[in-house]
Amino acid sequence: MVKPVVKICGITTAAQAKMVSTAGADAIGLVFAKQSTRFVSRQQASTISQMVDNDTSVVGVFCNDSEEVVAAAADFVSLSAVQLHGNESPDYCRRLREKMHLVEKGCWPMLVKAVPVRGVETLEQVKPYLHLVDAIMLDTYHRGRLGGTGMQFDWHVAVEFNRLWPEKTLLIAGGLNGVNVGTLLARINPWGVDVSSGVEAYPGQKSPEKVSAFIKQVKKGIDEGEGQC
Ligand SMILES: O=C(O)c1ccccc1NCC(=O)[C@H](O)[C@H](O)COP(=O)(O)O
Repeated sequence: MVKPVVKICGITTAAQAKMVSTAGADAIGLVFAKQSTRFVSRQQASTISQMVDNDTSVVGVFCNDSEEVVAAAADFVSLSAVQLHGNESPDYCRRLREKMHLVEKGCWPMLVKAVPVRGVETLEQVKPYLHLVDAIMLDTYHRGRLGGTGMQFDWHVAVEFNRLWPEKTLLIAGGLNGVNVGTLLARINPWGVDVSSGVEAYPGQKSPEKVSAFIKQVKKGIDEGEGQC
């Protein structure tokens, strides 16, 4: 079985970045959405991004910013990947790809569209993005929040995604933790997993123990198996 890659999202300090990178995270996520409690400025993001190992991707998470703002942040911080977590359209994704320059680092997919899951009908919304982005992230729908909810969605939707588009790179987020991620991997085996709340000691503060337990659980048996990158 190919082992999924891991992104630890919502990193807000250089010390957290160093800790998760050392613990073996394949990617860190920096949230540029102003409404998030995990928001970081471009300046903070730039400082944080310098703390991670060379093989750790630095992913910028954006919600409904203009392509110019995303491209400028990507340059300023030297991002290696961008995750769109708002209502960005397929056309927006096409235009953004032409405008932005990312730094190759680690193996996290470069352009990711996050899609909030309401039910299997959500997969209809996914279709137009499939050929425009490098990966789809299925995350939990929440009426008042765009991400980082700590809540799980119905994984049956991910099973259906894999059945429809087995070749497409699938990332799963939403309420994952060191306990439920093993079940997810056994049932779905996505290309990658993403976690924020489930590895926090309290909101905004990552717990070294929880981060380490999560990564261990995902990478269990990786020496015997094959990694994604
Ligand atoms: O984390 C946030 O606060 C956030 C806010 C607005 C948009 C996206 C956000 N996070 C994006 C992520 O990639 C999270 O890791 C993902 O939603 C899963 O979060 P969680 O359910 O807390 O593990």
